Amino acid sequence: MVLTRLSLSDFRSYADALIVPGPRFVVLTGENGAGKTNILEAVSLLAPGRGLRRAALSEMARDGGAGGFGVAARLGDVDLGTGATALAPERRQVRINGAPAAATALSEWLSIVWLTPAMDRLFIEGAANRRRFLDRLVLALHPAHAVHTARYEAAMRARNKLLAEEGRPDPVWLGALEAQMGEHGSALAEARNDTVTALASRLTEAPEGPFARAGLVLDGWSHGDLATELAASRPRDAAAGRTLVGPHRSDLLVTHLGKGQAAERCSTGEQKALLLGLVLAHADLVAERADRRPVLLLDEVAAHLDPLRRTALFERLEAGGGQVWMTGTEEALFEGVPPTAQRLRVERGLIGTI
Ligand SMILES: Nc1ncnc2c1ncn2[C@@H]1O[C@H](COP(=O)(O)OP(=O)(O)OP(=O)(O)O)[C@@H](O)[C@H]1O
Repeated sequence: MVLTRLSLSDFRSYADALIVPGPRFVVLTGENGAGKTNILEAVSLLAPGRGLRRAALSEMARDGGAGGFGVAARLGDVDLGTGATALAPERRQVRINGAPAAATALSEWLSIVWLTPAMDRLFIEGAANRRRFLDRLVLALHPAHAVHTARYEAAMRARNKLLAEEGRPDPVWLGALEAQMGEHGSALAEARNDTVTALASRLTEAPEGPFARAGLVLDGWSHGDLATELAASRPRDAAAGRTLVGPHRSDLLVTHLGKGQAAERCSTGEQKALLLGLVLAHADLVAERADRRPVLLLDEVAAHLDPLRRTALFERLEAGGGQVWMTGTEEALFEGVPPTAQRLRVERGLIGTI
């Protein structure tokens, strides 16, 4: 599962750009603001969801361009493409082998996991971002997770709207929406449980190494008859203006196993090491279970590691295999990356080889 071609048109700072990535390390260096993260963001749009910045599509269209943008990639003999047009700047279009497809279908072909500087606060902020992070890990093992999540959320939005309407909402319609939430909610909770259980046992059994080992617990609704619970919760939900029960409120609780301490109480460096350890263990788990490795996007990760951990990271990534995209401001940060790596220099919307 490696990208062999990536082309951008009118995407962020790029009018037109082409990268022919090698199968392993792709190292992007350049000054602040050069456009490195933009490239990772383009790759992240080849997975379901809003990409690594969670930006609006209209923000991604190049300033001064025609108003739309395109990202196209080749994965083996499959062509993946996504973008938006000037006429519908907020509607994400996806094509797989030239045919229109739903964004959720992308997870059948490719899984992508990223770490960005913004995720430094993952353990401190609210549960929503942790859930999103977890769901990305889940997708790699359960590609249908994207469809279950989308259908669950669509049914929940419709139910919330119905409950907010004046008068007594149609109980048959409500019941149908709750049945849908029950079906898709159970499937998504099951996929999360499976992923967390497998990852947690892997991390617990792993030897102590340079990257902190995370203890993982999935907190919140996990199984049972959700449709019945939702029916009972109608008055409370109507009063609250939202749905109070269900897997959309789950949280991933993380502890630093070595220290026996909650992740949010660990130092910034320790939290980074926890995240990195998690992502590396996940990549190994996916390779073992699904026989494919997620494409890893590591934005400015090398710069924040001490030299020992940096070397350990490169060694671990090298041993694991798979395609890894990394960014940094200086080439010196990547001295420990194998010479076979593809090194690209990014400068104001242009990409050159080193
Ligand atoms: N829609 C857009 N059209 C044109 N340029 C854009 C658009 N969105 C962002 N940019 C430009 O892209 C640049 C940011 O690129 P990016 O975040 O990829 O930089 P970077 O190389 O990762 O920098 P850093 O090292 O600081 O993280 C900024 O100069 C910004 O003005």
